[in-house]
Amino acid sequence: MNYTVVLPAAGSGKRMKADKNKLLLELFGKPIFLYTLEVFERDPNCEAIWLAVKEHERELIEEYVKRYDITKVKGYAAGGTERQDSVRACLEAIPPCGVVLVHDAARPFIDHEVIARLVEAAQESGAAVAGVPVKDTIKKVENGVISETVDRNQLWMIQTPQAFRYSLILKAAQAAHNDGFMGTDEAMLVERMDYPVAIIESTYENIKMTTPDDLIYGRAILESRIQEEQK
Ligand SMILES: Nc1ccn([C@@H]2O[C@H](COP(=O)(O)OP(=O)(O)OP(=O)(O)O)[C@@H](O)[C@H]2O)c(=O)n1
Ligand SMILES: C[C@](O)(CO)[C@H](O)COP(=O)(O)O
Repeated sequence: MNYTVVLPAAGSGKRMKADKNKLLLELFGKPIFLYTLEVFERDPNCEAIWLAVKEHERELIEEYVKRYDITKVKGYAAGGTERQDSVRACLEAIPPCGVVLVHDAARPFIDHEVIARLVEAAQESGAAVAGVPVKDTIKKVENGVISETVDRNQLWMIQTPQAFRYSLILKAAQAAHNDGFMGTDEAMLVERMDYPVAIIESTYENIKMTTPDDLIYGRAILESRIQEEQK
């Protein structure tokens, strides 16, 4: 099943504490977001890539897209104040399609096998997200004191990609905007419509490059993949 991918790439990267958009920081000489773009460029089921970018970064990003020969980038939308706004801008810009994936440009280590299972699940049920089971004990804290230990057997760390039937996620994104509802992922916008969202087990390598320590983990992931390829 073919799909279109929307990549929100218009954030400020505050938690990365860098002097520029964290997506432009390089791992082994290549900007983070190019690793993400290359995953979808190399996926035969990906028909089109759309990016939400800050206007003042668009020309630079277009130059990178050209230099790295990312041929599937079909368009750009102006990023918004919040991630949700950036995603909605892309959803409203892309031509109608069957299945659309929303994936953080800040998650460069997603793999094709997870994407394929996600797209298939979204084709069948209309909505599916990637995630991994929680590994740590999770507790609620109130006023600096533990108030509850949560049963982690039912807890997952939700990632992107998040895959949807296009008509469903467009309706959900526009309804949330009209209602002034702000979620932290697209699944929330569908959940609030009482629509079931499937979970697809992803990998723990699919980290979001958020804080400076993630650069360390990212380099280690790339090094392990290079060693694997050399075997
Ligand atoms: N207004 C925004 C905010 C975020 N993003 C994108 O959404 C993804 C996930 O967001 P996050 O990791 O939170 O990025 P930032 O918002 O840049 O990080 P921070 O919260 O540390 O500023 C990133 O690829 C980011 O570029 C976006 O397109 N538009
Ligand atoms: C969408 C997401 O990546 C799922 O885990 C996450 O909610 C994004 O959060 P952020 O604070 O906008 O990075």
